[in-house]
Amino acid sequence: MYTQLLVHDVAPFTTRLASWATVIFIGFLFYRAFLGPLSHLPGPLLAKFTGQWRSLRYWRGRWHEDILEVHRQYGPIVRIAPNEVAVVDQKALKLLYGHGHNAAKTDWYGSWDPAVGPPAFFAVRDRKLHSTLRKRVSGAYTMSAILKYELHIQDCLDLFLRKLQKHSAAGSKIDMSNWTNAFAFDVVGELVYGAPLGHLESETDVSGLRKSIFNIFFWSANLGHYWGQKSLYYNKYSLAVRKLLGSKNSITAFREWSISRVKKRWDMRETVPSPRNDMLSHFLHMKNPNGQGVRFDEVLGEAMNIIGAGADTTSIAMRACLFAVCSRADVYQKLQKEVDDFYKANKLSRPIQYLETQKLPYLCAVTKEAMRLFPSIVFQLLRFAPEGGICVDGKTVPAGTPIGISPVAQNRDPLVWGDNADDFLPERWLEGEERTRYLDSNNMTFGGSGPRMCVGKNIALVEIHKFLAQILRHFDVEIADKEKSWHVTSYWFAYQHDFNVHVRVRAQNPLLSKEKPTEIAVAA
Ligand code: HEM
Repeated sequence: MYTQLLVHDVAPFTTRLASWATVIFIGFLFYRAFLGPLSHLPGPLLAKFTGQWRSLRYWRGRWHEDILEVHRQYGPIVRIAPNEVAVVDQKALKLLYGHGHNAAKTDWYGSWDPAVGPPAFFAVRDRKLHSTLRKRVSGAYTMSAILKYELHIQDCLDLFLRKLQKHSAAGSKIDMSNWTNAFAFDVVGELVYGAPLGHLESETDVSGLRKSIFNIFFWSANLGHYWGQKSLYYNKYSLAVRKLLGSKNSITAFREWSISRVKKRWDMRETVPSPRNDMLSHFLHMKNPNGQGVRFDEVLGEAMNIIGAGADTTSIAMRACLFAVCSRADVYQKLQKEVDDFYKANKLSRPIQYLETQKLPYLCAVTKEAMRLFPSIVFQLLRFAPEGGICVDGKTVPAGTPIGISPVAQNRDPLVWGDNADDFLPERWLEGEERTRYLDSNNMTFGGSGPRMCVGKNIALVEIHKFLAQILRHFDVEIADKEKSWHVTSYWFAYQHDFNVHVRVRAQNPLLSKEKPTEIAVAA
């Protein structure tokens, strides 16, 4: 009798509670979608209710197309989640990513915090801490520093070109996705671990490093908007299960591998003068603001940052350049002639150096234009709207709202680039200094021009210019299948897979002098 009474009383109560909760929840959704502070912004209906509209597209890996379509359909300001806005706008670009401004990165970047060890400055949200961390490494990234490492980059490029020659002799298709990636990983290995990683020499993905990093990016990019973020796949339970299965988590594998590389140089840093001039030697001797030297895990962190941030990005850009050039016979011929003429006029029997490539205006225009169309990073670079909010297309986004610009969308804004924004036109960069300055200031490839812009831009530029000039100098390259030249998946980076080409050694250019570039004085 007593139990009956209890069930009788409790059941309606729980039902009432559930009904109220449902009503409140629906009311909340309705308010957020149609009455809240972002309700005046255009965007897909589902995105007003749930972030899954955007997240499901992230998982699908076609954001490089999705974000362009979203802006085409809804205009320069779009609500892509209940509390997130994507924009394309010159003024917003300066406010969010420009000099003199420093809008804070949002919590989405928490997904990139290292699972163990000190913070990585790419992901740090606190602006003061970011500035401290960035200052202590910035000396390693200046152009004058990079030019001192140029000979190591050339070593890798020589090997890359020799490998191409070997495979071209077999007449088979060459997958440039694989080869440019191997080259870029070997370069960062040279710069931060003191030796190439062996991807080119062995013609393999050594220790599965590239696959591990791809997996890390897949998970971190997708989970950034979920509660728990990286801990959803990197936690003690998943690690235990993996251990049982005898497999390693990608992050663990990458970290252990990095420790084994950095340790040797760390152990001898006090006793032996640095065996070579590279980025690792800078990191080993950098100081914290209190003047004290850094710990081992801080050096390790900087090295790991570069492998994560600097290899895939640069190989994507190299493929973008080669693809764009090979897609247009007229551009190809003009560029190859410019390179050949330079070699001839300067009687070069050694590889062209970076500063020399800067004397080739067409080469510089081609690389900028290819990276504009196919920037390596295509997700929004998310920031909190600064004080006073941001106004785009007459619509205001309140301060504190997560808002971002996708480099690929900004780089194709017709208001800046004209009606032919989607076309590959290197000539647009050669219309005069003022116009070029204007285009540069609206180019988002490297993340704007402010305190969070790409710190590794100089390294990337050196690699990309040398790569393109030298490959065209020594080879004729042709896309193997023009109908299906590559396919792209985007998980923060827009990574091109299966970029197959045919390569023939050019008869008039016997391959590759053994002569290395010497250290070069930096031109003013
Ligand atoms: C073509 C090649 C590259 C492209 C297109 C590129 C693009 C970018 C972009 C767009 C950002 C801003 C990200 C954001 O705001 O969230 C960024 C930041 C960064 N990049 Fe690059 N990057 C390239 C190469 C490199 C290289 C070679 C390195 C290192 C060797 C590097 C290291 C970094 C780091 C550490 C940051 C964070 C900077 C900070 O927060 O202060 N990148 N990069």
